[in-house]
Amino acid sequence: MTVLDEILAGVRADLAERQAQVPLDELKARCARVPDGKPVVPSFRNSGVRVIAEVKRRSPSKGALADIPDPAVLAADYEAGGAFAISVLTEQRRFGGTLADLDAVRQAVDVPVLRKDFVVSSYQLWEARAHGADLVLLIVAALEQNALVSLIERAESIGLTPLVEAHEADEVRRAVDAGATVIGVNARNLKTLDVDPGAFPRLAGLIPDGCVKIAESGIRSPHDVIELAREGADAVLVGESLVTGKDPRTAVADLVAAGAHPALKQPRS
Ligand SMILES: O=C(O)c1ccccc1NCC(=O)[C@H](O)[C@H](O)COP(=O)(O)O
Repeated sequence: MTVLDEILAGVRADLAERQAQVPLDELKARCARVPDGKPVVPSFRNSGVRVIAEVKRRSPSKGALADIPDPAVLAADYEAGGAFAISVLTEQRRFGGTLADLDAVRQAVDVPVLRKDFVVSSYQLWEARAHGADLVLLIVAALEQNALVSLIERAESIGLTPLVEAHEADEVRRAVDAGATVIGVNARNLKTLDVDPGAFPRLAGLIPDGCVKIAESGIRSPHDVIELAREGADAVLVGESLVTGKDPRTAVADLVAAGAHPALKQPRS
């Protein structure tokens, strides 16, 4: 079993419990009562590299990172620092996140919110929308191709923007073939937890120019953002270095400032 397999086994068990507690029809009814998901793709294409700041308590690779007693406070700090979007890890067993975190963050910020989890069923897409998410993560390595295609379509049909994550060249090709328009390259191999800073530079060229390109994981400094911008990143997704630092608002602001230099990225059509 890889780390990803272990995570997915726990996710499926927890999902079965939630499905027994909250019928899909009830989730759909809740979705009808939340504001529509914010369209994010045009903003990603504007000049500058966007920063997606993550609420992350712990991780399989590093264990405990930060208590985060009130994710709303952290998310508001991120927003004040200029974050383009907030990523909320909702997986409980390995990351210490919950759907209540997503609710709290949604209430606290006006910027787009990403549900970061291990989606294996359309039920989780309805959950994401019902709890106010604008974007949802879909991990290529966790999904058969048919499931990936249908989850992308279902996400878009209910007003969620799918961020489709790849780590290897073949996964990028699968994401493109599946119709993804927002593609993340995760530097972290979810099967071994190794972080490869060369992943985005190596794979970005396989992502068509019409797609939004996001670099994920292992990003620590303004220098990293500048390097990734030069490699074509439209956005960076940052967790650990923000939650373990002293001042998340300033840390986000420093990354945003680095990504905002006009020489780095011009608007794309
Ligand atoms: O972070 C982990 O250890 C991890 C392990 C297995 C699956 C996923 C994992 N992380 C999810 C993420 O993709 C990151 O939280 C996100 O990209 C931010 O990364 P970082 O800035 O390195 O915290």
